[in-house]
Amino acid sequence: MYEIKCLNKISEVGTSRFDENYHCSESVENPDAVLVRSASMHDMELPKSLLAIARAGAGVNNIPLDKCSEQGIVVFNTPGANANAVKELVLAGLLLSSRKIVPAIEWAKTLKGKGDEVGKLVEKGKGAFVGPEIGGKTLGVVGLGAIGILVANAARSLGMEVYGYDPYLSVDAAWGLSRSIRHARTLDEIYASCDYITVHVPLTPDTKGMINKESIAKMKDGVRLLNFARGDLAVSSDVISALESGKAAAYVTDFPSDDMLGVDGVIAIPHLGASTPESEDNCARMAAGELMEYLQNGNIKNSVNMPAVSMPRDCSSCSIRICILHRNIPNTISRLSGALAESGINIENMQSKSKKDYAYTILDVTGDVKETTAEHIQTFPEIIRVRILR
Ligand SMILES: NC(=O)c1ccc[n+]([C@@H]2O[C@H](COP(=O)([O-])OP(=O)(O)OC[C@H]3O[C@@H](n4cnc5c(N)ncnc54)[C@H](O)[C@@H]3O)[C@@H](O)[C@H]2O)c1
Ligand SMILES: O=C(O)CC[C@@H](O)C(=O)O
Repeated sequence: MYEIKCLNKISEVGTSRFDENYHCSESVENPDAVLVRSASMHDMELPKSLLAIARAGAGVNNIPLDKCSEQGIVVFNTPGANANAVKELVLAGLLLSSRKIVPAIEWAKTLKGKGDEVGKLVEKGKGAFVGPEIGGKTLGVVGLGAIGILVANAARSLGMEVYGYDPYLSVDAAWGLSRSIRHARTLDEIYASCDYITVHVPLTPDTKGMINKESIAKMKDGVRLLNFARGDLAVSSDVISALESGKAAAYVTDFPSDDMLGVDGVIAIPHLGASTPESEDNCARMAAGELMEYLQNGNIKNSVNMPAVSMPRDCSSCSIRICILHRNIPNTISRLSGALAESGINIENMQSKSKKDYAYTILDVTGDVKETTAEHIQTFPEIIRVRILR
């Protein structure tokens, strides 16, 4: 029985994929795997039993990736599964940042009780809420991954002039991008050209605080900023100063912080980007599938810390699979095959791939594989974790 611990509420569309071989609950003590959304795992004790973590979502900054890699815990995410939900909210954000919709709605509520006067008061007061159209304006999209591409293409169809910036753009992503999106080669080009700037990059040491005093100074006066990626991409005191001085006209964020709340020009949304039934279902379905495939077959797809390695389990003569997470250093495969040969075990099929400092090898074998074989391999310093699947 595989034990799955859920750290957040996960859509049943995902958890119902677990069959009778799985037990999934919040209270599991020694989990084989964890399913998580945004709960922070940084201060959590990671039990020895833990083989994998699946993040039902895109961002993995709530998971201690280095610690997981060192302990042989494979971390998955669900690329693209919530991208449409975020795109739709970003489009709403563009309009919210332009048309003063939030303060206007708040003001309209104050007219309650004015009876027949309401119509006249509306016409008299609405002049305070004039805001520009987005059609014909320039939008800079920073990060052209699953979300950035959808935002760029949709904004283009709404009549915006769109600049995209992503120095690590994947070939697949490039195929999905409308040809009418302008390629910005530097962030400075985005800052200098764009009336609206939206960020869709992961939070990493490189991107942390990228919206700051210096970058804002390079932006157009009255720039409208949208952050549906992570709060720490922006230095909030610098954003607040920019709003106060009029340098920035609006900051729409899906990640409110205490100092931002109530500041004029801040439109704070309570992390609703992925909060649609469709996206919650998509993420949960994909995350559960990734865990099952890894736990049962050792196959890795969509991991953020380990290489993608998959082999079908169609070898009729070799029902035993040995899965080895190891360091990416010379001679490891040769040591592994030597140790197996010494025990009379033959490798029928194998796949091995590396990702930065780590590598993963799957071996379908014939012979008498004893637990002591795994224990012996596990003593090699370059080996992180060995599993035998029968
Ligand atoms: N608000 C929400 O609910 C919500 C939902 C999903 C994702 N997110 C956030 O949005 C981020 C993006 O999500 P995604 O699904 O598009 O991820 P993704 O991995 O598909 O795309 C990220 C893109 O950013 C690019 N990138 C990385 N560093 C960059 C840099 N320094 N400059 C420019 N581009 C850079 C990458 O090349 C990649 O194309 C996530 O990491 C997450 O933090 C938020
Ligand atoms: O789970 C959520 O609601 C948000 C997920 C989102 O922040 C992500 O990075 O995918």
